[in-house]
Amino acid sequence: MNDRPLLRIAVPNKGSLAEATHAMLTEAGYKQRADSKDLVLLDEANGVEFYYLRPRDIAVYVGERTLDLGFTGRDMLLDSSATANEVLALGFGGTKFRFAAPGGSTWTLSDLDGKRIATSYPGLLGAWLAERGIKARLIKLDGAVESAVKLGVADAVADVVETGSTLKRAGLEMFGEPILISEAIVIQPNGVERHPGLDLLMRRLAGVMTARNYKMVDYNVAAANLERASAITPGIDSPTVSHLAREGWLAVRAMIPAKDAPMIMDELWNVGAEGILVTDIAACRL
Ligand SMILES: Nc1ncnc2c1ncn2[C@@H]1O[C@H](COP(=O)(O)OP(=O)(O)OP(=O)(O)O)[C@@H](O)[C@H]1O
Ligand SMILES: O=P(O)(O)OC[C@H]1O[C@H](OP(=O)(O)OP(=O)(O)O)[C@H](O)[C@@H]1O
Ligand SMILES: [Mg+2]
Repeated sequence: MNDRPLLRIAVPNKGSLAEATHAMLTEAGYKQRADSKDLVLLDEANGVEFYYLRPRDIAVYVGERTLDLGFTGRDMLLDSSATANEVLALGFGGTKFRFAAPGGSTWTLSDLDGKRIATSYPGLLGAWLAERGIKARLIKLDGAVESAVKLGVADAVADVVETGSTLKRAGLEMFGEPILISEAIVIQPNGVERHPGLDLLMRRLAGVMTARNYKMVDYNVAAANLERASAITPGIDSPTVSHLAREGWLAVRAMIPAKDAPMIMDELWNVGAEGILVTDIAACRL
């Protein structure tokens, strides 16, 4: 423990972001609650206090400066009128906020004028429509917005879409460009001095994201083929190259994007690399 003031962080207590936020903070070395009924958890070693709150309320607490930071969705921040801003995108909880209308109705955005649109995000949707001069009546619902058309309270919906299966099941079809592309983010209040604990948290979270998105590749290659092989695995700065006992051969190590690993292994093989090993990165700080 150090003598910095406690960093007070809001995290989702339930919903789509709760589990992934818990996992990310645990990977970053923070203590997390063991009982899903706990409302507050003190991580004394790291000088952090976590408050478990509804994801929709998190921007409000942070905007009011009651808490220093919050984990929430970009869509939820923009829907609130909170005076808070995004400081880091977290790479999970990815969704699109989209319009949908009954299947086969071939709506375009210009059809929205004068219609009833059901949504749980009236702040976000209202601002988007106002910017475009579209006048529609917003029907505010708490959830299960997809049923609103069938039940006759709205002509179209604007809702969170992940796989699209909920819309499809309700007989709705998306139309128009996405209103917003959202993901989980970290927010802080507008116009405050940076909390001294923020940089460490940011570094740790960035480390978790890098460890998740990259793998380590090791291989052996003849010195004559090094240039071609290292062009395939340039690493973050440059690959580490060391000498093997075997005359004229080198060992190479580099970080590679996890999603490209199979393709990179094929390409290395094609330029004569041998003993190609790909391993997970447990933790990292760049
Ligand atoms: N499959 C998903 N469905 C809904 N939201 C998702 C999904 N995946 C990620 N999210 C994101 O999670 C955040 C919180 O949404 P969530 O549905 O958990 O809150 P909520 O609707 O207020 O809570 P609940 O659904 O528990 O009533 C939003 O930013 C949303 O974009
Ligand atoms: O595109 P999909 O993969 O089908 O996911 C999107 C659905 O998930 C969310 O609902 P949630 O379970 O949070 O219920 P809610 O509508 O009551 O918030 C969201 O509001 C959509 O209904
Ligand atoms: Mg929901």
